[in-house]
Amino acid sequence: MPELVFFSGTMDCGKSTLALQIEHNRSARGLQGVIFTRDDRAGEGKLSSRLGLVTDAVEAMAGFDIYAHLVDRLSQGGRCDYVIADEAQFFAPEQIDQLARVVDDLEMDVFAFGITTDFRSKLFPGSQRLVELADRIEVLQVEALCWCGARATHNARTVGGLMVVEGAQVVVGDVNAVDDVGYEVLCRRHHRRRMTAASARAAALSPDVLPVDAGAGAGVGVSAGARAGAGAGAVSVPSGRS
Ligand SMILES: Nc1ncnc2c1ncn2[C@@H]1O[C@H](COP(=O)(O)OP(=O)(O)O)[C@@H](O)[C@H]1O
Ligand SMILES: Cc1cn([C@H]2C[C@H](O)[C@@H](COP(=O)(O)O)O2)c(=O)[nH]c1=O
Repeated sequence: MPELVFFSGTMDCGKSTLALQIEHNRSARGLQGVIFTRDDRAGEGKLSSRLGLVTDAVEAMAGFDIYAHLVDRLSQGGRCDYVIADEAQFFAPEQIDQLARVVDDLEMDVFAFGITTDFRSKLFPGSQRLVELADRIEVLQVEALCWCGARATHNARTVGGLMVVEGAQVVVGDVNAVDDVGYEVLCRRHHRRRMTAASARAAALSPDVLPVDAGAGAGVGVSAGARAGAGAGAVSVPSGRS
């Protein structure tokens, strides 16, 4: 039975890489897919991975009908055995409904990839519709990590290096960005406390903070000291938030 599968995870956890691998493995066996994307960092009509691979894709811009596009293609003698949809969080809910119709009426597997929640921990409309409609939701196996070493489950946005919780839902960007707007993946605890790697480092260096042990004071990486800091108070937590 064909399926609508939603591969979800934080930014930078390997979703686009997996999309490219699925495409590679299927086309190596003579199957032909159509790749859709929207607002990839590499530009219009591209699916790109941080591992350096990039391929052409069909840009599913606002108002673009994915189902009609595929029916047109098939009726003109074209072929399509499966569909890949990357950056699916940016797709309109109607486009996700179209993907479900592709599975049910055209009997093709659809593999959708996207982040579930935005920088405020709110669902993207496209991801919400995927959660509602997908036959399966797969969480990516390669864990992105928070600065404290815990699994990163949330996406933070920074503006000028500071974490923000207000602003437009969609701002195309990258982790480790040199631009004004950047992103960082965090565990829930540190997302709630608005504590990025930089702010944790600053707090650890503050004279107000008593280090747990000699090695923990400046460590904000994945060291045991930093882990202790995440729970035991070697880094200060702004009052009013816990
Ligand atoms: N230089 C590198 N060496 C090895 N792996 C890398 C390197 N750069 C990025 N990666 C891997 O690529 C992942 C990001 O892949 P990508 O498909 O672009 O993520 P996503 O689409 O989920 O944002 C990282 O989590 C990491 O596992
Ligand atoms: C959290 C968040 C992210 N975005 C943007 C930033 C990137 O362009 C993409 C995610 O791409 P990735 O391949 O998964 O890294 O989404 C956004 O617009 N709004 C947000 O809140």
